[in-house]
Amino acid sequence: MEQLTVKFGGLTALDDVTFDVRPSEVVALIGPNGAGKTTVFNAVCSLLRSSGSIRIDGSTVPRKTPQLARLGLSRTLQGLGLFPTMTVAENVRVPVAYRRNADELVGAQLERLGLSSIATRPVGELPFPDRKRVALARALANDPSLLLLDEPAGGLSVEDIDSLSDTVRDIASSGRSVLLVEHHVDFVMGLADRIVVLDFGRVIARGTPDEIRADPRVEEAYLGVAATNGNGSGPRTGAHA
Ligand SMILES: Nc1ncnc2c1ncn2[C@@H]1O[C@H](COP(=O)(O)OP(=O)(O)OP(=O)(O)O)[C@@H](O)[C@H]1O
Repeated sequence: MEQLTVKFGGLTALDDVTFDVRPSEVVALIGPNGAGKTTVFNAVCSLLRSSGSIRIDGSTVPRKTPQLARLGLSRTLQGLGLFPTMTVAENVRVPVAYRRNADELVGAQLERLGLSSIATRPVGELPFPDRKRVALARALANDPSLLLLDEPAGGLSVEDIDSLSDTVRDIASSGRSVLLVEHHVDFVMGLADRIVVLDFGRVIARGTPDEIRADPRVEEAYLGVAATNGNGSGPRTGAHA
């Protein structure tokens, strides 16, 4: 994306944000609460009016959300957004239900995420880590070239996070681009190829995990939280309010 700017009335939530995510790459977007991470996702998905340009595989993202899937964009939501009374397989099927090979596409993702044995269980009965895997399988069903993951590690145990890291790495290694928003700094540092740090709607740092770890601007933005804790959830809730 280039020079992405989003304004909410008098508030500039994103100010000239430019970065890219290449094929087979995992890029993490981090920053304190209110930095603009979710706004990037919403702008990429054309849920918000923005200026600047967003391209996927060289094609400019249109301002109509239904076209995004055709362009190869898929996303998970912080709140998962699953249908609790529908089964695992039915949820994963939603984005590809119109496809002739829907069964095959669903089966492949159930297998990839280790969900085949619970395919017929209603999602509402499942523990949270399983539901998160269902949400990821659903996002993968239409074979996106760009996958946006909104706090994928949130609420997971250390073991689940390790397994998630392997899964995301595997997803990227098949040529997809992965952009994730995440507060769990250890997860990000262990997984991302590159990190983009936002603060007050601007990119304040970008680089490899080692470069970001050593960057004093990042530590300052997090007021030391990111540098010392596994969970770098920023302290600036409501900073822009
Ligand atoms: N719909 C909206 N209307 C007005 N202001 C908004 C809206 N959505 C977000 N904002 C403001 O834009 C700024 C960026 O918010 P955003 O949710 O993108 O931050 P974030 O980095 O995702 O934060 P968090 O880590 O808490 O999820 C904040 O100041 C927020 O209050």
